[in-house]
Order: sequence, then structure tokens, then C-alpha cells
Amino acid sequence: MPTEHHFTDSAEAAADIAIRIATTLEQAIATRGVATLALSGGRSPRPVLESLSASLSDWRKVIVTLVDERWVDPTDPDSNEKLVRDTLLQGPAAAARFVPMKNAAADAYLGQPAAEADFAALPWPLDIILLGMGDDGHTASLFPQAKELDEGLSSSALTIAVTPPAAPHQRLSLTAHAILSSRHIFLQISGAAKKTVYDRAIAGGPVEELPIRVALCQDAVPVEVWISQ
Ligand SMILES: O=C1O[C@H](COP(=O)(O)O)[C@@H](O)[C@H](O)[C@H]1O
Repeated sequence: MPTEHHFTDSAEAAADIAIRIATTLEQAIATRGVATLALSGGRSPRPVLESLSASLSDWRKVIVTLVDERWVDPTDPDSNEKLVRDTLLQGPAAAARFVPMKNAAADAYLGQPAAEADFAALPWPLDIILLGMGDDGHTASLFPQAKELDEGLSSSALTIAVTPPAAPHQRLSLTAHAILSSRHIFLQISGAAKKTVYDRAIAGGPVEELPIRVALCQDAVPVEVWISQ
């Protein structure tokens, strides 16, 4: 079962996640000389990333990457890379090494092999995977009812190209295998709608129905969840 942290205020939750990420990265650097952090996109992580940027003094030994990406130009407002560059990778945090998911290929399916090679070159297991969750129970870009979902749940690859059934843009996503090849999974849940989905997910059931169960219904990797209004 995940360890839950409850907050009434989402800003306080975001600040607490940032502190927890920073201390975990510092421990990883002290132990292994390098720390790795894979971030989700969307709306939820913005305050975490803004707070985290100033929470660590030395970013030079940190590798930052993504959990998923929309196959759009990195200047597009929907780009998760843009979110991370605009929020986290500012000031001293610009010294971190950022590994993008998006490359120059024309679409996510054509780009997946090069992205897979980039991700295979990272030092696994990653130290932290920060997950979000959509109101449909998707995490990363493992969407319920996507035609690639079974492969995303069972593949031994690290990455998969995905066409979301009801969301814009082709995606590249970490697979379930990659998500569970991490030392820590942190999950951010804010708002009543997501809390309802989260409660359904931890009650058990098929992972295909609510893919966030990949992270919640397993014992291999410790999971911490920050829940706020
Ligand atoms: O499309 C995505 O959605 C989820 C949830 O995003 P949010 O805007 O509801 O916070 C996110 O975790 C994922 O990385 C993103 O690409």
C-alpha cells in the first residue's frame, strides 16, 4: 500500500513534494554520485517544479527527464519539455542534464527507437519517478482503452509510442516496466475528482481499467502519494 501524505492546500502539498524530491536526490548523490529524476507533465506538477528549482543547491549531478511527452515542438504550450524548462530548469537548476523524450522524428512511432536508446543509456533504476494521474486513471501516457495499452503494460522496452483515445497529440511514454524500474515512485493527486479515481484504484481491479494501478497495486517499488484539495 502507498504511504499517503494529506494536505488541505495543494500549494502546501507541492512544497512538501519538492522537499521530499530534493532530499531524495541529495541522498542519491551522496550514495552514487548521480541522481535521476523523471517528471510528469500536465498541469499538476508546475508548482512542484517551481518550488523544486530552488530546493537543491547543486544540480550538476542530477539527470532530469520525463515520464511522458506529447509529440509536439518543444516550444509548444502542450510540451512537457517546455513545462520543465520554463519551471524547473531555471537559475542554478539549469546546470542539471536534461534528457528529452521528443526527438526530430516526424511522429512518436518513428521517434520511439531513438528515444528508447536515449533512455537505455540512463543509469537505471531511476531514483525518482514523479507520476500524475488523469481523471480517467491514466498515468504517464498509459491510457485506458488505448490500442497500445497492453503493450505498455507488458513490454520489456522502456518506452512506447501511444495515440491517446481521447486526448490530443501522439505521445511517448515510459512503459510499466520502466516505471517499476525505479527506486521511488511519487504520485500527486489534487482535487476531488482525482481523489475519487485514486480511491477506486487502490480498492483493486483490472489495471487496464485504471492504469495508475501499475504504480499503486504492486510491492516492488515504494510509493508515496500526496493528496490535496
Ligand atoms: O497528459 C497528461 O496528463 C497527466 C495528468 O495531467 P494533469 O494536467 O491532470 O495534471 C500527466 O500526469 C501526464 O504526464 C500528462 O502528459
